[in-house]
Amino acid sequence: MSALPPRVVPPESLAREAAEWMGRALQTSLAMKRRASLALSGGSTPAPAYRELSRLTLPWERVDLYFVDERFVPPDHPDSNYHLVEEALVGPLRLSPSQVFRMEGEREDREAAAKDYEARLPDVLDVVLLGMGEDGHTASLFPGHPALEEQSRRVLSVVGPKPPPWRMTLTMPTLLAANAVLMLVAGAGKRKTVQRALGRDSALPAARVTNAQWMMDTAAAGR
Ligand SMILES: O=C(O)[C@H](O)[C@@H](O)[C@H](O)[C@H](O)COP(=O)(O)O
Repeated sequence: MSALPPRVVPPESLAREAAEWMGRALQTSLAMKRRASLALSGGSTPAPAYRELSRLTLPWERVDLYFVDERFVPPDHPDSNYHLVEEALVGPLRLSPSQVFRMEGEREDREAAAKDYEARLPDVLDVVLLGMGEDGHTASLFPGHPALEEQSRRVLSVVGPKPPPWRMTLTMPTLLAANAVLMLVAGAGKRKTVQRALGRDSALPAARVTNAQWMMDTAAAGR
């Protein structure tokens, strides 16, 4: 767990609070350099936060979007994380394609696709948005999977238990090197896993992201 105390907010405020957190973190980076990088996750929790983010006034032309993970499906597929981010953020903000570095889930050679993405990633990501599954996975790093122990590669192609199984993911060293990481969790179904993660159960991939600020709704916090 992060040294920072978890933030617990009412369910109706979670998306806005998360967006504002990301907005502040981007502004902090942009105060020090010309461009900032923001890496985004998929799943059901982030979409409302991305919509809120798209309403924030920021120098968006100086922000580059990256991905935390992607499913090996075409970019217009409903399971594509790019598709989610396109609809909720890229489209509404009319970001230029030159600012959006998507993981190429349509590639047949998954290993080559992961290596190519690794080459495009900045040395250090400025802002990273993560989610946690009920099994404690984060990004596409699943409990007990060898990819979780990866120390040298920054991006891997993996086969996970969550459908669709073929995925590309940032690895733990990449997440741990990032400047600002938000772990966003919602819903009573995550309550038990949240408790284990707060207890630093290192079997849970999400608990290993020790640089993350946790933000959850009252249901996930069991309040
Ligand atoms: O593409 C993905 O599957 C994600 O990046 C994944 O790591 C997600 O963040 C968690 O599974 C939580 O997802 P939910 O918000 O849907 O519970």
